Amino acid sequence: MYDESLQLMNGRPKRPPPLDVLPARPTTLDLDRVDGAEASTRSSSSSSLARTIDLGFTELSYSVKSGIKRESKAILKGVSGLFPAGELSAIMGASGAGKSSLMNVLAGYTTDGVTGSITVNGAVRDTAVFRRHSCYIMQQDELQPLLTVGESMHVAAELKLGQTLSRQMKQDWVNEILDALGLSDSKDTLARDLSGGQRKRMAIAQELVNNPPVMFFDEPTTGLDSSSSKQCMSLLKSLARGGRTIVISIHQPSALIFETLDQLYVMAEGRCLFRGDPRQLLPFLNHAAQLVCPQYHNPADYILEISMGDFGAYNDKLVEAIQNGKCEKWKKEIYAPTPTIFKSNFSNGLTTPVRAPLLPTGPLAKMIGKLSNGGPMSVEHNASPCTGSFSASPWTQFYILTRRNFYRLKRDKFLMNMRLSMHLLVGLMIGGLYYNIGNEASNVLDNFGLIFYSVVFLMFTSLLSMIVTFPLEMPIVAREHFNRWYSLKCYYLAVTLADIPIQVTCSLGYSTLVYFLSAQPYEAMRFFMFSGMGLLVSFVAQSMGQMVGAGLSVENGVFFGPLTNLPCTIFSGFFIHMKDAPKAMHWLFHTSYLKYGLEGMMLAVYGYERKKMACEADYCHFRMPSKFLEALGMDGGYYWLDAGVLLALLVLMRLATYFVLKWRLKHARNFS
Ligand SMILES: Nc1ncnc2c1ncn2[C@@H]1O[C@H](COP(=O)(O)OP(=O)(O)OP(=O)(O)O)[C@@H](O)[C@H]1O
Repeated sequence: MYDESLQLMNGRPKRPPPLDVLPARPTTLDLDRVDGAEASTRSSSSSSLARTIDLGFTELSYSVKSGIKRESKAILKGVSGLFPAGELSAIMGASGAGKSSLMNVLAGYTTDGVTGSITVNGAVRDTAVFRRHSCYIMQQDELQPLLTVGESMHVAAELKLGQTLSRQMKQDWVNEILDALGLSDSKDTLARDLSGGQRKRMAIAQELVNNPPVMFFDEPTTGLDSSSSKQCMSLLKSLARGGRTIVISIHQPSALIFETLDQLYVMAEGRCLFRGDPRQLLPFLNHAAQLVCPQYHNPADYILEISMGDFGAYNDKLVEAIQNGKCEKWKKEIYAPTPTIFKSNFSNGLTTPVRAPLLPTGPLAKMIGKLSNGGPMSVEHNASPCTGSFSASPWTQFYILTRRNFYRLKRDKFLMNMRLSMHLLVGLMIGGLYYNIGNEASNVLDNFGLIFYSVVFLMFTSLLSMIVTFPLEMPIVAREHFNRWYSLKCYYLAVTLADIPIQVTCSLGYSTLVYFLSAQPYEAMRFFMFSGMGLLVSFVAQSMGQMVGAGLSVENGVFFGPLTNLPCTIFSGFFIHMKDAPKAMHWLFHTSYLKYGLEGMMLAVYGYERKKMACEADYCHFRMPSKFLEALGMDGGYYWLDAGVLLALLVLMRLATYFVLKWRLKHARNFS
């Protein structure tokens, strides 16, 4: 295996890369590419992908509406280029040059506002098909913090490999990847406790599970020390040598990293300043603008300084010389031996010290070799019509995600304990404050206040717990969903289900304490109706919290969430009864879910022919419970109608949340 990987490091793969992610339909396979047919001359259907993927783009522009006036701002300005398979290509540029934007567009992460063409092996790309064959590893390494490395890998393997491999085979494969990436010793470490370098390797390990032919990495070395950066680049280079198309964005590479690259794509102000072999950068600068790199200067630093105007205004000249990326003159010969060793590498006589090539060794070499032979996946686990475009069946996705959520919630001890203890403590406090008033006719107004407070308390705790936790999941979901781990439906269903036991425990705990301490009627039916109504209110509020959390950041959510619920409180029927409000405003009461909750709880306690209450005062106006309901305008209410409306609202809001989530993942890529 080691010998084989050496061979891969030193030239283009002699063997086609893995076949595990072939499209469902027969493809125009490109098995002959090792002998050098030009990508553009190949025939490939637009809806199919070859085993190796050359990713090209022509006159690509991307603009956004920005600022208060929503004016159009051009981010990418007609750039062209090609990132070939088997090579490590880097998009380089100063901050704000447009690296991430180009990467997002190429990965298919950004689609709105994009013009120009993107091709796969010369044919127009089908983004949906392409996304099944690529993965995008973002800068922030969004991992599930409360899952161990081993558990996260298990989840990735179950979701990405589907049912085509036995459990043991998946486990062996996961172990092999972890071993290769030096993560075996951290198998039982929670992701939140990993170091920066380990997190990066962990993110790569997860995506390597199904061995995609195209991998995008946004600033993979950012935040890593030089040793970890070197390891990371070595890994990426090895992956490229396995036949994959590896595209990274990089800000300011060290000389060592710079010389690891096969293809360089330099950007400034959304345009291309240079495209080609990194060794050709200095000759190009000299040729295009008579620029000579000072001795002992890192060429990467030099071009960045030029792009920022440190030596004068050369950008237009360079863009013109390289034809905004169209010029092929400086590109590396696609099938030339890989530049693992740079000797006297720059034509102006300046040299970078000869360095040891970044070769994979040990388990890494073994794994790369295995990946290049197709990995352990002897059976294709293509997306089949019944699973949509995902490897795992909807049921497997749902099962794995529900389990993951259970683990996550169980391990988030602080939040879980806080939720539970808050409900119990407040239940005890309120039950103590309103102790034994439930059957006393002189206390009916206090009891009404207690019931209103309970509705509002259940509403707020459920609402806020979602507003503060739901947005935190969004970056992880964005990455995993974009990389086709699972469908959004399965994810949302699993999230919804996993929280039910906690919410039920909290809500029932509170209702039980309050109900019995305040001596509401000791009748099983009434107790279940009371606590059931509390549960429904909390679920509807939770859905609202999810909807706000899916659409807004935590900061905005904690402000707007409670604010949007305030009208529901005002129109609940507590402050002013509906019958006393102007007729024109009655419809507002019908839109408040708290009105249904309050009415339902009041009917559970006072309705359904409850007998006369006790009166210890000289005079009790409302000894007959029905009279009290009449005074509140609730005598015409039906408990089951209220429950039905809340149930319908619950379903509607969960559906709405799903669509907000979908919209957010599609259009609003910024989750910070
Ligand atoms: N949605 C947006 N609205 C307004 N401006 C945007 C938007 N997205 C990107 N930009 C602008 O486009 C330019 C390029 O951004 P991009 O993130 O691609 O740069 P970058 O080269 O990756 O920078 P960095 O290295 O700092 O991440 C920046 O000036 C940025 O402010």
